[in-house]
Amino acid sequence: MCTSILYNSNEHYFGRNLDYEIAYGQKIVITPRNYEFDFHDLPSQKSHYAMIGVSVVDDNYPLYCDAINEKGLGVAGLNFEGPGQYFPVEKGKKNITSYELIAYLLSNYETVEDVKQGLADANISDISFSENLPAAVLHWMVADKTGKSIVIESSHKGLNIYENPVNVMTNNPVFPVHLINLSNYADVSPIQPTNFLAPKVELNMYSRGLGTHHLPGGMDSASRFVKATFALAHAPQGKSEIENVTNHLHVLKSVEQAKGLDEVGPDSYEYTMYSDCMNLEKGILYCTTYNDSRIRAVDMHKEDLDSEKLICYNLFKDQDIEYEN
Ligand SMILES: C[C@H](CCC(=O)NCCS(=O)(=O)O)[C@H]1CC[C@H]2[C@@H]3[C@H](O)C[C@@H]4C[C@H](O)CC[C@]4(C)[C@H]3C[C@H](O)[C@]12C
Repeated sequence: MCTSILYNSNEHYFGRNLDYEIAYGQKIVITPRNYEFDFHDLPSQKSHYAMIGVSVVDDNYPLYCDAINEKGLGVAGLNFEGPGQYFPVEKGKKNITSYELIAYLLSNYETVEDVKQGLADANISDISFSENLPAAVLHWMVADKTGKSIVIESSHKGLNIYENPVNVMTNNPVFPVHLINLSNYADVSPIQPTNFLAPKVELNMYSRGLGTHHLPGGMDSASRFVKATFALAHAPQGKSEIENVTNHLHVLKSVEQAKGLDEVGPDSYEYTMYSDCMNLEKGILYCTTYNDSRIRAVDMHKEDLDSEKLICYNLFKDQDIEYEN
């Protein structure tokens, strides 16, 4: 399972939990403006916007899981097993493979509105990057620094783009079903509830937080969608970069998966491999990983963004405990 969010404060922060059982050797990768993208069915691009994100690099090609560009646009790919479907290359359409969609959008567009227009005649094609890396069935959340986000889904109905009023996305089912499901939890609240159950009886409100009693806590995508929506909608606005990054990561932590809780095979469990938070104004990626709770950061603007070579940093590190004695 995975969860992505856009947290809006005085600046805008986009990121996700990547929950899975297989690590692909992801790194933090900056693609500078003059790295040449050799797109499969689109003209190759010698120059484009620079981007930073979490990516697998294979054959010197950045296969992004989630990333932002220097203009403040962000895209994340999340599993969409079930409804997700890609189609053969179609003449007359803008054919984009699923593995290059993030790089293509971030190379060319600045806002969610640009993306909507740019994908009006698009087809997500069913081409794989290689035999070893077959096409992953994904849907995508796209966000920008105006504080808006959309969801892109390719299913048997073709390509659909949805406005995302809650700025949250998880996995299957299709996005409109997640939105409808929220109504079932409309009375979940940070406030202690009023006793409408038996108004003449004085109930013993035995605990704080009773307004959240019906908030789902499961690892499944529908539960995470509701819980992350609640946590994000009530997250305070930070007064500094550190407060904003902290708030953003706490929303993601509200739906993180610890090892052992979500079995996907014999002795195999999905867990939150990393959580990231990317400042759309500043081009800084912050992250924690399952084995390293310390927040680390990479600032794209501290690198030569006019270069032609990918710049990579390790993502997965060991736990760094600060012993006090
Ligand atoms: C497994 C990841 C999604 C995590 C997720 O949504 N989990 C929920 C699972 S489920 O609903 O509960 O089944 C996805 C997100 C981005 C994907 C990667 C990116 O798309 C980049 C490349 C794309 C290549 O086609 C395949 C390898 C790959 C490196 C992908 C591997 C894998 O499918 C990733 C890492």
